[in-house]
Amino acid sequence: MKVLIVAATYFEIKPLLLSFGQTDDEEFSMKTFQYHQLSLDVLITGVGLMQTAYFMGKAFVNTTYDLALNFGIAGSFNKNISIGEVVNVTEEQIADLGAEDKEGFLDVIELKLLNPNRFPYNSGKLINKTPDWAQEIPNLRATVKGISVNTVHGNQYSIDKIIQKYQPDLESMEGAAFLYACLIEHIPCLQIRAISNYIENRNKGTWNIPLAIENLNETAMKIIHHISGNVHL
Ligand SMILES: O=C(O)c1cccc(C(=O)CC[C@H]2O[C@@H](n3cnc4c(=O)[nH]cnc43)[C@H](O)[C@@H]2O)c1
Repeated sequence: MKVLIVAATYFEIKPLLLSFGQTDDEEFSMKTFQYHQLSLDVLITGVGLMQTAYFMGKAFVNTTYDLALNFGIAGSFNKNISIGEVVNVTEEQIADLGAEDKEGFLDVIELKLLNPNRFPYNSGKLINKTPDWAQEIPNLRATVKGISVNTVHGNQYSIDKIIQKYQPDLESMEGAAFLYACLIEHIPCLQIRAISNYIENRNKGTWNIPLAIENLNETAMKIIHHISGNVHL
């Protein structure tokens, strides 16, 4: 079974990579590991939608994958999700692609530059019909709604606006690109994120990246182990 693992940065999946014996921290890199019957291609794209889209597109030209897994950290709008909690992001929208007018922000759908029901969009959203076996992974919160952004929200005015517009649970800087590429190519996928921070007035002192990375990598290992025991998935 051929699996693509995608992360924005080396440090987010460092514990996982160390467990496979990889010690170099190269970005824009692809390394292959064998785990039982799984062939795992690990792609470090760099931060952001553009890098993720480019390197995933490039990876899909050469190889047909049975599954793609996106592992990363994220900021949460939803205070019912704890810092460090690991979630399965099943819905994505790009929240800052559009235009401003004097009242505020219009996204590409409101501008009629994107047909909200043109594949792979569904009512303007990218939706992952996540595989059933994901429910068997312990401590993984199901069906969380994400937005993807180029600029991380960090002031209460823009935070209130974005919550009103999209009602997101979390935001990342890559999720929509990952899901778009997988949906277009009909590759089953999971976007797994651990919460490193709440989205609030920017204060990096309240972030807990080490906890998020620890929990993310524990879950990543459980998922890989789960798949390796069920290669027919
Ligand atoms: O220093 C900063 O302000 C800062 C802002 C966003 C992310 C970082 C990182 O170092 C993490 C890179 C990675 O993490 C995801 N991430 C984590 N928290 C958030 C967030 O609140 N909003 C959006 N993305 C977030 C993101 O996908 C990056 O790839 C530092």
